[in-house]
Amino acid sequence: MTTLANELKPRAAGPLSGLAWQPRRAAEALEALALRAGLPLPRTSGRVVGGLPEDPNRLGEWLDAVAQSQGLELDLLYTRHGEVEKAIQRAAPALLDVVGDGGVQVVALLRVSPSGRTARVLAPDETVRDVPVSELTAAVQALVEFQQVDTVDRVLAGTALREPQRTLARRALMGAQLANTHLVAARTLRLPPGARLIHHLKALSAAPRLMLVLLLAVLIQVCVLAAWWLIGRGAFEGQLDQGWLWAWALMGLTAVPLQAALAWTQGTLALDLSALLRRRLLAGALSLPVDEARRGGIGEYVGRTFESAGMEQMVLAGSFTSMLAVVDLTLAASVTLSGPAGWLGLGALAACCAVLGVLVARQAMLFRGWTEARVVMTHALIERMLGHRTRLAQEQPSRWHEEEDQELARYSDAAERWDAGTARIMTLARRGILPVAIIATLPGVLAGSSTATIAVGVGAALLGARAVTSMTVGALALIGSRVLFDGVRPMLEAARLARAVGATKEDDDGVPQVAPLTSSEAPSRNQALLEVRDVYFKHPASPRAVLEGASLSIRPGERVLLEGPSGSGKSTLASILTGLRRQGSGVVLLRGLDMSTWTSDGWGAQIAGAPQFHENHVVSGTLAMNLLLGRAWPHTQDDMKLARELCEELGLGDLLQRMPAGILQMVGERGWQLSHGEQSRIFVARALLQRVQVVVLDEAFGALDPVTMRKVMNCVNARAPTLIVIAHP
Ligand SMILES: Nc1ncnc2c1ncn2[C@@H]1O[C@H](COP(=O)(O)OP(=O)(O)OP(=O)(O)O)[C@@H](O)[C@H]1O
Repeated sequence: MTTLANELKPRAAGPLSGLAWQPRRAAEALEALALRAGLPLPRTSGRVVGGLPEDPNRLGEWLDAVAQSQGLELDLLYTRHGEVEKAIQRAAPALLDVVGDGGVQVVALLRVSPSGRTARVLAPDETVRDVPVSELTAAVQALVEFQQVDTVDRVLAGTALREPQRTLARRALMGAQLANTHLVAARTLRLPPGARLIHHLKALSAAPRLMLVLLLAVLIQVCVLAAWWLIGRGAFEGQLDQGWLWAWALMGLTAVPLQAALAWTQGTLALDLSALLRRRLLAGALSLPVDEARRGGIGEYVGRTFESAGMEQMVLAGSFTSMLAVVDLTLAASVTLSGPAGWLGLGALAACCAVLGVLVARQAMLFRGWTEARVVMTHALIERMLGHRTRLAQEQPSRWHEEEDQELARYSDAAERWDAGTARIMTLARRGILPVAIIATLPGVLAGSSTATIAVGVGAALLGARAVTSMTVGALALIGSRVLFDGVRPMLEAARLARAVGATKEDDDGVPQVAPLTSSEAPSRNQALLEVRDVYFKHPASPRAVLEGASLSIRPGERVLLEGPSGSGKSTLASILTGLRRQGSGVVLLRGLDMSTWTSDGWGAQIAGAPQFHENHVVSGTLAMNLLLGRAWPHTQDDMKLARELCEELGLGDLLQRMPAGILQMVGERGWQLSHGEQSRIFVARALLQRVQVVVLDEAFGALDPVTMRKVMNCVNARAPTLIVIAHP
């Protein structure tokens, strides 16, 4: 992008003239866009620490920090050059980096028309204007087109093409040249997954949509009742002439579009709520405290993830079914009351509901047992798969399936009890309404009431039967989702806490008080870059403290060796410095700012570490992906070049030569097998490639021979601005 800054040719004033914001006003654009898009903003503004960075490379990073300080987030839409238009069509509300008449500028995109052709943007004078999406696309694509301008111009110069064919040919050539070039098409402005639920629900307009669902449900029931009243009255009184039949058919037909509207409103709302829940769960799973995730183990979390899908279905289906059942039940109660049985019928309906309520509550315990058996089984299965090779080598074959059989028997027993209980309840819900029907109609029959009155009694019983059945189905789903919720609660909680590294302070709106990334220049050599004061830490599962009163101060450029006997807490300190764990007490300051003051990405953008071998992993993917794991995706040419250079410097050049696909070779469990020493150098390269101020290497050289170790040390020394090396004495 530095090249971009130098080489970008501002576009002549075009349709975007006066519509794009200057970068120095980008924070203002973000705030104005959030307000117009109805996203909640904190009551106080102006919390932005640090001005716009001079380096255009850091504009996106700075905007991210500004969004975080407003309790929002910017989601980057990376796409290929040819797919920018499609990305813009689904990005709103978003900020777009474009090439305008003054160089790189920012467009605040409010929405795109349903046809996808016209975009509504918020201009710097805060007026709303329409602009063709094709113009926005061209202005965004221009960010990368400067690379190919000369080549394309040369090709076109050799042709005799005239306008408009020349422009079309230019566009086609540019598209072909940049087909595999990725760029940020837009930064979608949205609430972070961990934001308050009420804010998310407001942004989704959940309350009015829910009211609409209720209204439609009531209207449908009114149509059904009216149709039933018309046909019932006509049939019982022997006056079924054509007029009555037409009226009945009209009522039935009116219910059809209402039913379609109900299905649409309910379906789209369910989709939005389910997407919200999934985003929250994913964000939570990615920010679970490291010790908690480890205690649970992979198996348990995979199990919980499966359960979360079940919870999502149950909570949505259960809520909607119960809500509509309440509408049905209210109507059934009022019809019963106006029927021949009056209060007696209503009492019978209430008694039926109460009995079912008690049975459903008891069923919750069976559901819990069944769910736990399932989670335990998934957990055990995955742990066994992970330790499969060891089991094959060391466990007696006759015992291989003993535990699986026992777990399966426990699960089948729990499932049987749940199924039997559910079957009993559903039978009761469907048949138990019979006494209510008798009570509702019998007084009318005995008192010799009119056929119309008896018909009302029958109708009330039928309506009650349907309402009670759907109420039971809904209640069973809701108690199920309540049980499953306990399992995924840690993930939802982690999502809430992940809004900032510390998120210890929140303002009235629940927005974490964080400071956006400040300038990246290092403090002067005499000031501390990183300070640890009186830090105390105890692992949750351990009775004694690992760190007590730990203090150190590191200035920019220093090389620090941290030594100590095994178990003395070196790795624990490293995990606190790199932000993986939070200290129990004491302070850790980076550039004089406490951890909870930084944005969640800000800390990680300054300190990176290579954890010990057993804490680190080669993931299944290309070698490049493994090396550049800490960099933004997709990788730039510069990233790939630097990764190759580092491999050479770390003595991995031979390996690259041997791999058929070079740096794009698949590695990991099912790919090219890497030695212990090769893996540890990949971990070092991964930390260095994050281009951070402080690099922490935890026993990174243990698997290396002396010659390679020297090579690696030289590389690390040359590349890391400030270095902390943990090693045994
Ligand atoms: N997740 C954990 N839960 C409970 N206790 C832990 C956990 N991780 C480490 N410990 C304990 O904390 C102490 C310090 O561990 P740490 O890994 O920080 O030591 P270290 O100095 O890096 O050791 P080594 O040089 O052997 O790597 C040890 O006694 C260890 O058993």
